[in-house]
Amino acid sequence: MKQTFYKYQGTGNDFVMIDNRQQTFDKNNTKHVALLCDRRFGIGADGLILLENHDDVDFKMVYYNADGNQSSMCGNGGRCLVAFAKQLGVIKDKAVFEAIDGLHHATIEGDIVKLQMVDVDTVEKYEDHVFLDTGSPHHVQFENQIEAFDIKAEGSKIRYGSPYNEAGSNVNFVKKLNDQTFTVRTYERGVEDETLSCGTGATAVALAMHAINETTDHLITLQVQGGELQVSFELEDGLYKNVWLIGSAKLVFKGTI
Ligand SMILES: N[C@H](CCC[C@H](N)C(=O)O)C(=O)O
Repeated sequence: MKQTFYKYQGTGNDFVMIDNRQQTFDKNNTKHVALLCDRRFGIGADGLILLENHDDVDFKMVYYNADGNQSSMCGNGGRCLVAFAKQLGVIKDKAVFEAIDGLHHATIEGDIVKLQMVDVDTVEKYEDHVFLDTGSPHHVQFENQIEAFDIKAEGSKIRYGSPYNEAGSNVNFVKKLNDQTFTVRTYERGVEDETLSCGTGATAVALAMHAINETTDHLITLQVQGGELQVSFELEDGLYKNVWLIGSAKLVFKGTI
């Protein structure tokens, strides 16, 4: 049976998007999802996202990494899904949807999507890195030679090494440009390579920089390989709340196979 596929990208993090409100997609076929994400034998993407109906809110998000497995929250994917929902006429300029980490509020104006992320009450600070979960697990460490750094080789060592092991973590390398701006390059679990942007990663870096006093600002700009993201947040009694991931999300392609 023919299926219509869309591709969206959010600051270079790209996704195959499917309108699955009729529940026609085989959600348990890992090999098929991985093939659709394959950049040679398939459409090619960092992940695949289903838009599904929900009884109480605008829609439901189901996220798969490029390896074909369902995974934790995808911030850029959530932003792209809001743009996709608007294009389908499911929403106008704001949305509430359910994802694996709970309900998310979002607004869209032109190409810019603002996505509320989960609250974060725990930031683990270590000698050479920070670890926190912004809907997905993130290891954050400084790397001043970030431009020449071998993200895939060094990122995979950390992702598969102790304490993350097989379950793994995403790995973010950071360089401070000024008190409001940081460069980030991310090795993504489940893609098992560097992606041009990682939304939950950018969010993790912004909160981590504040938590270790590298910034006192509450609106941080993250320069990523695929563009620029902003993260805004409040801190109250040790809880990072009202966390918003802001950036562009664009339609790349619509096709049927
Ligand atoms: N690869 C991540 C999920 C996608 C995160 C990323 N694409 C984002 O924008 O947050 C993981 O398995 O934890």
